[in-house]
Amino acid sequence: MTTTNGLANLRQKVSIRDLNFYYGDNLALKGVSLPLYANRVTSFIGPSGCGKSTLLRVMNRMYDLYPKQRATGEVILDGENILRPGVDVNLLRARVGMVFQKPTPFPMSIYDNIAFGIKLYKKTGKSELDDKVEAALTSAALWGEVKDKLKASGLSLSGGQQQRLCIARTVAIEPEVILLDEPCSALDPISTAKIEELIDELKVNYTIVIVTHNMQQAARVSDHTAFMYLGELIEFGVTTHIFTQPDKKQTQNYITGRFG
Ligand SMILES: Nc1ncnc2c1ncn2[C@@H]1O[C@H](COP(=O)(O)OP(=O)(O)OP(=O)(O)O)[C@@H](O)[C@H]1O
Repeated sequence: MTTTNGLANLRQKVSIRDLNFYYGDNLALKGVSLPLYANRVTSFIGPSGCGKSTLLRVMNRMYDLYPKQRATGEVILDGENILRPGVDVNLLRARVGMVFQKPTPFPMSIYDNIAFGIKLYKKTGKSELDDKVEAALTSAALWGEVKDKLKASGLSLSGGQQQRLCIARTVAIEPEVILLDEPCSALDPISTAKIEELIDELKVNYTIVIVTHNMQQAARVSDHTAFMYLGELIEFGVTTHIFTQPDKKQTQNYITGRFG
């Protein structure tokens, strides 16, 4: 793996070290090491099946739900290895929030979609809850569109609005890291543009990781890019560098559409 310069002064929020991941006997991540920098957006790119989603899911221990899946190596979040036994995974998932490819609002009101998670983690009075719901919807650029129909079902919103609702739900819990797994793949170009703008605003407060198949999107929204191939991290660096003068031939081939 090669790393480009220009990264020396940034703070590492997460440090992934020599990570291997197994689905049963199938080794899906092979000795992956990379940093995720605080208040920056990092994109994971690479052909289908290269391990992007797997890497994302390791960071909030989603795989814990499946007995045959396991990880070795270290994922250090602010100095603590979150892979070690004994880590409180509920607390971890509050610190490392995730938004999925398909919008997944809960079958409840717009208000409750946001309030649900807040109440789960903290006893909150009604007016404080109202404020937090408004703040989360505002930061997901959705407040203006839903403020007069907070009691309507989250499922009554358009796909793009539903995805922003899911982002608001994640933000409401005040995580430190936000993982976005192809968040725009089900959205039209206007909704996609809104989500991309949102990502840019959110990075002021959060460390963000996005998995995307869309090269233009990776180039537009991310500060750093990790290119993966067959479970290995081939190259990591500043996005402009990766997209204009990558060090590895495989990266070059992928970003120019020669394979994948
Ligand atoms: N539940 C599973 N059980 C067994 N193998 C799996 C499972 N999920 C993923 N894999 C395998 O792990 C490897 C990495 O898959 P992963 O979904 O992380 O790739 P990806 O880069 O996110 O792909 P895509 O872009 O298609 O979403 C693939 O070889 C895949 O077949």
